[in-house]
Amino acid sequence: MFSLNMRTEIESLWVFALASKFNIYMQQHFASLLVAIAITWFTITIVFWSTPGGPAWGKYFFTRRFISLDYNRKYKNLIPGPRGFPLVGSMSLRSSHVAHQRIASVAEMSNAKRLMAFSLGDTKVVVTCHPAVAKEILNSSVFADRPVDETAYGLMFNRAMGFAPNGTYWRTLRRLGSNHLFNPKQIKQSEDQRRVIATQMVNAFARNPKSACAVRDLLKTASLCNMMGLVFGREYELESNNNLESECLKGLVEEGYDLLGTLNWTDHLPWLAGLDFQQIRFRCSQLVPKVNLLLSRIIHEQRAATGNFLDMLLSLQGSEKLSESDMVAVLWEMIFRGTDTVAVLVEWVLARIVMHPKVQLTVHDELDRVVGRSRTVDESDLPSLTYLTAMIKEVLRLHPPGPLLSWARLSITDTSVDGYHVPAGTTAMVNMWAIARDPHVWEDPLEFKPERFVAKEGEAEFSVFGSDLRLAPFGSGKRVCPGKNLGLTTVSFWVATLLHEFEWLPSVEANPPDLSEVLRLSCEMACPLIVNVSSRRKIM
Ligand code: HEM
Repeated sequence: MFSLNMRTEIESLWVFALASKFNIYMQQHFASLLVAIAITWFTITIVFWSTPGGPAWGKYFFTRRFISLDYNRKYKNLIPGPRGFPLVGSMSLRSSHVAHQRIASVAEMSNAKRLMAFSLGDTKVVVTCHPAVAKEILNSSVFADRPVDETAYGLMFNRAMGFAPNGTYWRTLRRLGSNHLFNPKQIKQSEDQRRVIATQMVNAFARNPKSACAVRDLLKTASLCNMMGLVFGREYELESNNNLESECLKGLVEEGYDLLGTLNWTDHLPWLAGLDFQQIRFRCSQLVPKVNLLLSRIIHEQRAATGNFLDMLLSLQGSEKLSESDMVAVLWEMIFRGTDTVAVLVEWVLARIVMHPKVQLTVHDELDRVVGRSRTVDESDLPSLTYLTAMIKEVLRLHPPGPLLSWARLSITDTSVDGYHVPAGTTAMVNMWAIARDPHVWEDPLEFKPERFVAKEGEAEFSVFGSDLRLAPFGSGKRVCPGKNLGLTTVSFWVATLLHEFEWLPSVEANPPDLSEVLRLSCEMACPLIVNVSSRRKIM
């Protein structure tokens, strides 16, 4: 009995000794294993990063090369571009407040103006600063989708026209838009509304002659009221203090605008997905119920009215009928897209007008000749205002509201661009700002010369609607801006009215106009414009 106990004890001591040896062994080797994993991970990270275009491109090419030898034979050339930093790539390039400027200068430095690759974390991006390559991208059906990031999903935009994938739903929305909101007949019908808002703007400016006047807020409110009228048939007084609905909507649009204009790091670095360190997810979750509440209320109140875009959506039947949440998404996007672009562009036009008195004088002369001072401008005058139209095109050239064409494109399948292989799932951008300032494309590109757009005898007018990629501020191809005619008509009519009524002068109390830019969703003046106005006519 005793010896048996003794044996068991000795055996258990052996087992214990062995286990603890194994434990020590494991501890030492676990540490080595960790070191080995870390070295391998580090080496792979550096190898991926060492590829032109940075880590996302490296990951793609190295895995492809191992998988397919045929691939090696077919695609020897890699797209040039900055490597950025290991893992994150060139996030700082895109998150910059002047991303379009930084991308243009890096493309120049990398000798990659035709096509440049870069990485946003795990996302492969290509960007072009060349009109021919821009045409190839924008007009290719391979790039007819858009990358939908978390914010766009969060704000319901995946069910609206701008982010919907190229397919039946997107085509239905485009058709509804062009039949009921953007066609020339519809645009003509809304002329009165634009005139009423223009008159309200003129009255607002006329109330403060000779004192410093900030234009941005008024322009944004005017543009919002215009879209609310087009979409819902709602009428608002521009300066009314009890206009709670439009004030509320303006706040929601501003917040959505800020959210969509911010680069969300978690979209490109999946290992950060659990975190929300920029508070973007949180802010979207706060914003969406407010948008739903406001727009659903408007939709329900609307059931009685007739004749606007919402009425048309409500009257759809059968396969075209939209759910209420889809309707909210579509309406919300229209208001969202149509508001800031127009206001931003008018502010740039006024800034240029203040800075170039000779151009202002020429526009005034033309207005006096075509319209005269005894009546107000009419939209039917616009085709005769050739210099004013040229001046607006020149502003679009130097200050396109979407310098990177606002929303990028996404390749649906593997394709080739400018002879380079571009894989499916690549985000493609066009740097319209860089093209429009390229000395190889435009003579004296930094000079403000509206004359360049005045067609000479027998020459066709330059179209900015996407047929000539030297200047296509509304994009081009299948996804071209559907609101381009509406947007340009609104801007031209409002600018013509504001210039017909006033002389625009630098403010005596504030600094002269500063052309610094800040890229949010659109590219705005970094320092809001402050002016003095002086009436040219008796006020309407
Ligand atoms: C000055 C005014 C405007 C400018 C500069 C502008 C610019 C743009 C640009 C650059 C795009 C991307 C095009 C592409 O990918 O090729 C776009 C798309 C879009 N714009 Fe505009 N826009 C303006 C006014 C408007 C207005 C007034 C509306 C509507 C009321 C609107 C609605 C849209 C929509 C829905 C899309 C997405 C189209 C799609 O993906 O199918 N835009 N816009």
